[in-house]
Amino acid sequence: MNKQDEDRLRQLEEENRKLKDYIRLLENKNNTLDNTVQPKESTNVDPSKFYAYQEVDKLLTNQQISRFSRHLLLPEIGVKGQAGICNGSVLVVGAGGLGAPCLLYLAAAGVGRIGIVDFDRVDISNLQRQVIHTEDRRDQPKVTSAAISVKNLNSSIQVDTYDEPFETHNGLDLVSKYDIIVDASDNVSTRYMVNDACIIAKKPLVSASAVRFDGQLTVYNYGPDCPCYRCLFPEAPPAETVTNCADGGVCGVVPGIMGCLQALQVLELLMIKGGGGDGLNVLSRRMVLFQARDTTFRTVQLRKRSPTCAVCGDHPSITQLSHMGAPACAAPRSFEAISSVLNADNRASVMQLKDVMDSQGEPGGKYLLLDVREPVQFDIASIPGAVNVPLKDIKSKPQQVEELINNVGGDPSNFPVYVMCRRGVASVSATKALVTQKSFGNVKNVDGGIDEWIRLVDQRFPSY
Ligand SMILES: Nc1ncnc2c1ncn2[C@@H]1O[C@H](COP(=O)(O)OP(=O)(O)OP(=O)(O)O)[C@@H](O)[C@H]1O
Ligand SMILES: [Zn+2]
Repeated sequence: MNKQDEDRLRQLEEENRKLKDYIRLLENKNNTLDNTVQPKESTNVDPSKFYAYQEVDKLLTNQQISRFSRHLLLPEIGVKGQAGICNGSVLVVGAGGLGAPCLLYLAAAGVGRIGIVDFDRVDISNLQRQVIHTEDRRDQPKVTSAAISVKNLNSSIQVDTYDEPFETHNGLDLVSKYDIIVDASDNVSTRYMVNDACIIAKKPLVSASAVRFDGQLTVYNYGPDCPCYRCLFPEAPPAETVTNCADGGVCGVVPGIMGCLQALQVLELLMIKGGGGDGLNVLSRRMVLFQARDTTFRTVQLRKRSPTCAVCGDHPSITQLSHMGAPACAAPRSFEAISSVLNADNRASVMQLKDVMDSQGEPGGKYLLLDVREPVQFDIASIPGAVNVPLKDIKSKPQQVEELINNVGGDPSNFPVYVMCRRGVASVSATKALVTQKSFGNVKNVDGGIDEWIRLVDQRFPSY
């Protein structure tokens, strides 16, 4: 260590010691909240030192000093950094897997005003990772549930709730009310809207995503040459290539980790804004990739802002918010609409399937029930007697189905084959693939799949 570093270290140690003395002094005042109260004579600290810290008092109240003392002890944060946090405001879009941990840490750290926007209700399947919600708040608005948890943790902060989607009509207004924006949503359309709103309103955006065992994190719109989401992805990806948690699954801890990292970036930004944050480097123009399978973090450098970007480029064409892809809260396409591409002969309702099962017994010898979900889903629960042949195998090896029929002595040209999946989407593709094969003469899609089966036939079948 060189002389300069040694001096700096000594200086920091001395500052820390003084600060500890001062915090102890305040704690000895029986947590009195009145800044005007003078220190007790009996403390072992020279009262003149107290007056030397009047400047500290201006930035933080005694209560804040006691509460955030473990932050104040860090030279990188210090009084100015913590004051930046306490005076800061943050909007979190989405109170789900990412938003839950992020909100809790922002509240714990004392962010002065937190806005939460989400249109969804708490579902039992959320509790595996959305740790801000609880069993007794099932079906409550997520924003209400999140606000209760945040307030329980830190009653002194202001929480604004917006039980509505972040949309083209309200996005800019929402963003303009806060210093920093967190994208904790889960869909492409919202990502573009939040990105564009942040560019237009000139706000830093802390963005993350998590699906399966993978997480990503970066900060947009902060620092020189920083690209925006649109610079990196000028075009929305095709809908069928995007996996969400409801279909692809997610290991609950992964959004937990990524949401915590989002909170960390927000705090760094607020500390710096407050004049603290010495030596902290915000994650702009870099992206962290987390891989939970082998617990690795990788940081990649991002390309520079694109001068031709439609929103942050030199000649932006986007000056207001619009949708890229389906709006987040739009009703998904109904299974009726999806299965209507099939001929009536190639369709059956779940009630028709039930009648067949009631009259002919379990699938097997007289008819086939093909379940085309992925094996991992088939293992969760399946209808007795159903055979699992995933959609991709039906497409690549349709003769597999022929073999199944031959094995029970049936003739594929008239043997009844019912095709089923989770929601009646993949099964339509599978039915189409089979009917185009001349060998199959009696194939029917079960409209609406297992979701409809649960709704109309068997509510004991587990929904997931
Ligand atoms: N445009 C939007 N405005 C407000 N909230 C949004 C918007 N888009 C998504 N969200 C919210 O972001 C959160 C994302 O959370 P998460 O990825 O954990 O998914 P989920 O929808 O809760 O669960 P699952 O995908 O398992 O059904 C959800 O609560 C969702 O309602
Ligand atoms: Zn851009």
